[in-house]
Amino acid sequence: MIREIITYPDRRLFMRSNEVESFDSELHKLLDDMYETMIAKNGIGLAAIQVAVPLRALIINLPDEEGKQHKEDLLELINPVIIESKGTQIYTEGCLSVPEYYEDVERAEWVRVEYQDRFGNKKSLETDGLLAVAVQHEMDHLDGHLFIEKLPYLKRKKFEKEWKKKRTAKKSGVKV
Ligand SMILES: CC(=O)Oc1ccc(/C=C/C(=O)NCCc2ccccc2)cc1OC(C)=O
Ligand SMILES: [Co+2]
Repeated sequence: MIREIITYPDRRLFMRSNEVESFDSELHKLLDDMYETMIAKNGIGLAAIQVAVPLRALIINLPDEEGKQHKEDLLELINPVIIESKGTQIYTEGCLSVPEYYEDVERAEWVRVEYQDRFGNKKSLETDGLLAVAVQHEMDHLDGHLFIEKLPYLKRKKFEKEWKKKRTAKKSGVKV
C-alpha cells in the first residue's frame, strides 16, 4: 500500500536508522510498500525513514533511456556499507522528502557497496554515474542526512528563505 512520505523539517528525517535484523515477511511488505509509494510519487530512490520506518533499507529504480522505470531494474539495499569510493561528480538532486527543491550536490563518482538483499544474502555492487549518486543520496538518509545539508552556506540560506516563503504562503492559502 502507498504510505505517507514524511517531509522536511520532520525531526525523524534526522535520526540514524537501525540495522535490519530479521529478513521476514514484514520487511518484504515494507519494501513492497516503499516501491508502490516511490513509483506513485515519481521517485527514483527512497529510504525507509522517508515512510517513517527507521530501518537501514533503501530502494532505487532508475529510469531507462526513454525515462521509463522497469521493476526488473529495482535495487533493494539492506544494511548497505560503502567499502570504497573514488572521484567526484556534481548532480542536481531532488528528494521526495524535500519537495520542489533541487540543487547541485557533489558526491563520489564511483562507489563499491556491500549490502544484503531482502532474504539476507550478502551482495556487493560497484557503480558510477547516476546510480552512484542515488546510492550515496539514499544511504545518507540512513544516517539522518538530507542533501540540503551538503549545500554551500549561501545555497543553504537560499533554500531556507524559499522554504519559509512557501510555508507562510501555504499557511495564508496563497498559491505561490
Ligand atoms: C514537485 C516535486 O516534489 O517534484 C519531485 C521532486 C523529487 C522527486 C524525486 C526525487 C528522488 O527520487 N530522489 C532520489 C535521490 C536521487 C536524487 C538525484 C539523483 C538520483 C537519486 C520527484 C518529484 O516529483 C515529480 C513529479 O517530479
Ligand atoms: Co532523498
